[in-house]
Formats: sequence, C-alpha cells, structure tokens
Amino acid sequence: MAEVVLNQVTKKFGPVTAVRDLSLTVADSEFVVLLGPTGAGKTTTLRLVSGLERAEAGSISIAGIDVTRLEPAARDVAMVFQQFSLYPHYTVFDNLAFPLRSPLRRLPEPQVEERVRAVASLLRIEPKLKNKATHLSGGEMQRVAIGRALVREPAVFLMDEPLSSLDAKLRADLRIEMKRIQLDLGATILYVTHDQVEAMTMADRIGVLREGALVQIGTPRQIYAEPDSLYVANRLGSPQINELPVGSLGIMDGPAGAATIGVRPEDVVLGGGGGAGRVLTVEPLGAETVILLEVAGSRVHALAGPGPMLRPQDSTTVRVIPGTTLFFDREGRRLPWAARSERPDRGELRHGT
Ligand SMILES: Nc1ncnc2c1ncn2[C@@H]1O[C@H](COP(=O)(O)OP(=O)(O)OP(=O)(O)O)[C@@H](O)[C@H]1O
Repeated sequence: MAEVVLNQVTKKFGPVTAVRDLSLTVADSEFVVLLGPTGAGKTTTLRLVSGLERAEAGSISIAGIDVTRLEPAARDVAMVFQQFSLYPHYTVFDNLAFPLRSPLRRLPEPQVEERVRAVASLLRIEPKLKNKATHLSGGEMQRVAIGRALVREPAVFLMDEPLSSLDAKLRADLRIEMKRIQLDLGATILYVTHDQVEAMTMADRIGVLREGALVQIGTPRQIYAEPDSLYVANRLGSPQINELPVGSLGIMDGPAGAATIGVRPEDVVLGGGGGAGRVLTVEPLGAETVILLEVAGSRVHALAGPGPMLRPQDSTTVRVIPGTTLFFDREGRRLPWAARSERPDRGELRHGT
C-alpha cells in the first residue's frame, strides 16, 4: 500500500470551483474519510486521485510517484462506487476474476483462482462463488464489488459511498468488515460518505470539505470535540450541536468576541437544576431519548437516557455540564477559551476509552 499526497490541487468546472487549493496527505495504511455537504467536492477529489478528472493546478502523487498526468490505468488505484457495477450474467467467481484476467494483467489461471478464493474468504462470500451475480442480496453484491477492488491489490482504494445503497443492518455489518479488512491488509483508503457513524467508526482521520476547500482534518474525536468552526461542528453529532446566542442556558462567561455558543445535546442535563424549560417533542430511540425543549425562547436538543420519560408540555430544568461549551465568533470561527481545559473528557466519560 502507499501514501497519497495532494498538493494544492484545484479543479474547476466552468464557473464552479469544485476543488480549491486542496492539500492532503493520506499516509500509508491510513483510512481517511472526506465529509461535507452535497457539492462540497468529495467525489471530485476521489476522481482527481483516480485520474478520471484532471486538475487545473497542483499535483498528486501516489507512493512517491507523480501521477498528475498519468492515465487512470497507470495509477494503480481501485475505485468502489455506491452502485454495484457487477457483470450480472457472470458468476461471483468470474466477477472477481475479471480484473485479473483483463488484457492488462492476464494473470495465469491458478493465480487467479488463488487470489479470488483469498478475497472471497476475506469477504465471507466463498459459498456464493458459483452463484450468478444477479442471484445475490444487495449486501452480497456490494461485497463482490468491494472484492473486485481487493483482488487487484492496488496501491490505494478510493471509495465513494460504497455502503449507502444498503439497508441499515447490512451497512452496520459491512462497516465492521471493511474496517477489519483494512486493518488486515494495511490498506490505504480515501473514503467519501454522508454517514456520520461510518466516518466516526472507520476513519483514522476525517477531512471536512467546504466549497472545495479542506477546512479541517483530524481524528474523529478531534473533529467532534475540537471543531475549528460551527461548520465543522455541524458535520458530526446527531442531533446536531445546539447553536445558541451567548448568554443562553445560564452560561455567562466566555471569551471576548463570542457571538454563539455550541452545546452538544449530550452535555445538556435535564431535571438537575438550572433554567426553566418546556418539553416540545420526545423521541425514544431505545438506548437514548432525544428531547427537544424550549428554553427562554430558544430551541434546545438534549440527549437523555431511556427513562423515566418526559412528555411533551412537561416542565423541567435545563443546565449544561460545566466546561463543555464551545464558543464561536460572528463568522462561526471557534474562539479559544481557557475554561475548556477543565471540561471532562467526553470520550473517556462516555465510552471509558
Ligand atoms: N462533471 C461536472 N461538470 C460540471 N460540474 C460538476 C461536475 N462534477 C461536479 N461538478 C460540480 O462540482 C461541485 C462539487 O461536486 P462533487 O460531486 O465533487 O461534490 P460532492 O461533495 O461529492 O457532492 P455529493 O455529496 O452530492 O456527491 C458541485 O458544485 C458540482 O455541481
């Protein structure tokens, strides 16, 4: 596997700058997830690395080789898309063997057999090797599509929402398998998703894109707990971070120039003293309950345990765990605030890691 380096890459489509002066290094064996709303430039970034698009400016290297002007076939990358893109009338075996039998490689048949079986075992689809691709479930099809990328043993995997067409249960299963395979193979992966859980659980680092520019990159925990801006803070967390005017929820301190406070729903405590709130809606999710409240004219989301259950129109008290508040200026940039050093470490508190 190999390191991927994008150096000040820009890609325009007519008047639209899809990727803007983007510099990003994906280390050897690293799993980097790109996050951002629709149109942020995620797919274009993958296509630039794969060679399906050409950059107007900047350079791209893979394993130390400048590939900026190389054709896709010469770049040793494999792309997995949201759509399965299998040959429907081929068996699973032949679908997996296809890239190895291509004129470019023409691997001897015994080696094809060996590699296909190894990948099928890794993806746990061995019993299906003789099935026609059309006789598979959605999850099995997507496994074969991923397998077709794996058999090639490319330097880099580029994955564009590979799990998004699957149902929630399959997505959860494949998420775990993909991470296992990545660790087993030491694969370098650049991965695009809209799914926060995928980003949080699979990524070594998350890069957040905004209008084609990389605005922050860090571990999932850094992106979640230490966002540089409200924009980044809003990319992770469900429900989203509460954005409130300074002075809300009894938080009277804060740095000069603060315009907005950001409070994660899990840091809002109900019923333990504080300001008065009125429950608007209650969504029990099993292990957690999402409660929307009105507090002094603002809407606030809180994340509570499974019970005892509040009901709409109930009155309760609302406060914030001290030291958990983030402060932002008028432009949405995070402002440092010393009191935050006293905050409990959320990750350790919640997950015991
Ligand atoms: N082939 C193209 N021709 C013209 N404009 C394009 C083309 N491909 C992408 N764009 C534009 O470039 C910008 C970035 O698109 P891109 O597909 O990279 O975003 P994205 O973050 O992947 O979005 P999504 O999450 O919707 O897939 C968008 O404004 C898009 O309309």
